Amino acid sequence: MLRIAVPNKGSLSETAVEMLVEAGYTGRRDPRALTVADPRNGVEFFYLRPRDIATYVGSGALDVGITGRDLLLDSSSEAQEIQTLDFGDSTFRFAAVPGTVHELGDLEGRRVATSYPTLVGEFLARHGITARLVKLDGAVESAIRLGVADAVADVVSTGSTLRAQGLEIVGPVILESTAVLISARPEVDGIATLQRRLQGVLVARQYVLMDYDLPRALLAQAQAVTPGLESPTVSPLADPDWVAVRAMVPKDDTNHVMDALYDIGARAILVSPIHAARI
Ligand SMILES: Nc1ncnc2c1ncn2[C@@H]1O[C@H](COP(=O)(O)OP(=O)(O)OP(=O)(O)O)[C@@H](O)[C@H]1O
Ligand SMILES: O=P(O)(O)OC[C@H]1O[C@H](OP(=O)(O)OP(=O)(O)O)[C@H](O)[C@@H]1O
Ligand SMILES: [Mg+2]
Repeated sequence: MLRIAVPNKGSLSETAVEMLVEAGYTGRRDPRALTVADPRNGVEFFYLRPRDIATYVGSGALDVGITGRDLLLDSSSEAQEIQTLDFGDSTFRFAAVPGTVHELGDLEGRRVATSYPTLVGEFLARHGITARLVKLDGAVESAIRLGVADAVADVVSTGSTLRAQGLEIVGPVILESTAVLISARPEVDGIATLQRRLQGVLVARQYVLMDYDLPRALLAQAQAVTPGLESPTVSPLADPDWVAVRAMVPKDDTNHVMDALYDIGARAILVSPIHAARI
């Protein structure tokens, strides 16, 4: 049985579970369940606090897990990132009251509040800055107003939490984070299948199938617009001068590609979603 760690709450939880369900695994019916067995797929899920996942996976107690890159790096765990999962994107930044901290060097000797002391401590040490880290569990943006810190270091997504507290970002990017699959033993049986299934979900989300009819003579031009993954499928039509073409196209490019194909001479351009994929 492959043992998989999944965030039980927080920003990554809902999308992580959605992806696993799309990948054919059993989700959590009871939102308070801590474990879910999925014998048909030969796996067992452990719903854990996102911050604890790297610890369990790094120790080998669990084979593989979904967590944030920032949490992995803050944990000093033995686990490695084995796949990015294309959700939960954020940046990790310093912030302060405008006019009080202008650059990284201004943090020398100051108090920096964070829930990620290892990540921030290592970053400051790499840059030769000695600051006093104030470890808080969350809501760190309040720490300056409440007088326990001169600056904060935290996850920034839209920036609205910082703005609401009258803070501004200062200094360089500490880390670009995203949701990742982690393991200390990526060769364990079943992890490759899990990765292929999750990759399939990402492809199904990121691509559409495009079909169109085209005068055969224009094939080279159209193929340059829709190269597909390997190459497009080209099928004969009853009219020998025309062909039918099918290719996967990045979802975000759909309308630009349709316009370009139409201009080249393609007609009956149809777009369909991909429900599942194994690339
Ligand atoms: N607003 C956000 N947008 C995107 N990702 C985020 C956001 N807040 C946190 N994350 C990411 O989610 C992961 C877990 O953090 P999260 O804040 O969800 O956990 P937590 O703080 O333990 O839980 P909670 O905030 O519910 O107590 C981290 O990798 C973090 O980068
Ligand atoms: O840039 P924004 O879109 O405003 O998002 C960033 C905020 O989201 C997270 O907080 P969370 O809701 O996890 O609360 P927490 O601080 O208690 O962990 C993070 O710690 C920031 O405070
Ligand atoms: Mg949080």
